[in-house]
Amino acid sequence: MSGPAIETVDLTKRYGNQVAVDSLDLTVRDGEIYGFLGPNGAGKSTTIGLLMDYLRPTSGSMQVLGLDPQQDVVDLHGRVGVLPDRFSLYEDLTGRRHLEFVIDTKHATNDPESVLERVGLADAIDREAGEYSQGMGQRLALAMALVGGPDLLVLDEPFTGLDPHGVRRVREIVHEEHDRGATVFFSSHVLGQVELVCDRVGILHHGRLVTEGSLDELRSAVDLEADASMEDVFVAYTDTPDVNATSGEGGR
Ligand SMILES: Nc1ncnc2c1ncn2[C@@H]1O[C@H](COP(=O)(O)OP(=O)(O)OP(=O)(O)O)[C@@H](O)[C@H]1O
Repeated sequence: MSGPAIETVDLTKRYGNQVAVDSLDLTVRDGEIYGFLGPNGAGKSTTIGLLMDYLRPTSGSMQVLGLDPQQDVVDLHGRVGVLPDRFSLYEDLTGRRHLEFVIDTKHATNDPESVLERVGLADAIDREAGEYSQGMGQRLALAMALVGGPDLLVLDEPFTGLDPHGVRRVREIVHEEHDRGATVFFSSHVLGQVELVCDRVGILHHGRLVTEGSLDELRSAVDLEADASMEDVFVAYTDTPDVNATSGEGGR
């Protein structure tokens, strides 16, 4: 693919007076690992919902893998692996059945056991998802996103609920997928991990992209020391918390 993996132009989503995503111009290059950061309520999950056509924008436009999510949603979902922020599993179905379902839907040829092996869940393949712990559920949802070797992985908070082994595994998977040629776009509050895996990050604040670039570029733009952490950078760009912010018109 020659164009960007994700491109939004003036993308806006309002809920009544609340502006969740505000005139967002975002470009994620083909083949990069992009960390999408921002305080609670900044608009990250809403943006992902728009990109995947789970939500419709108030205004603006976007392309994902060169497709218009509103026109080409079936094609798009065939080429993207998504780990949504709030996923639900079928309590009565085993991990294997969950994988088989996605494999069938995507007309993929994966072996369920080897996909679950990748996320460290092969031992639980024939247990019902209702018996899984939170971290096991997260691993299953990630495995479902990996089915079919997607061109783009969209991961909303992939580290949630994972033990240190799981966190490391996610990082390794992100690198493996990147090496395979996939673009990886993920949101996270686990900034130490973001620092370890991302080529570039964008920081969203009150629905607006306040900065974007490599960690080095972001550090130098706010005159931070060369050894400043991702957390230092994040705090410098988002000095006021988003929670309970009134970001409607005239609210900032
Ligand atoms: N269905 C909804 N109705 C009304 N407001 C909503 C709805 N969903 C999200 N919002 C608001 O949109 C804003 C952005 O929320 P969003 O979930 O996208 O943030 P986020 O950056 O993903 O936050 P977090 O880091 O806490 O997951 C918040 O102010 C939130 O209250």
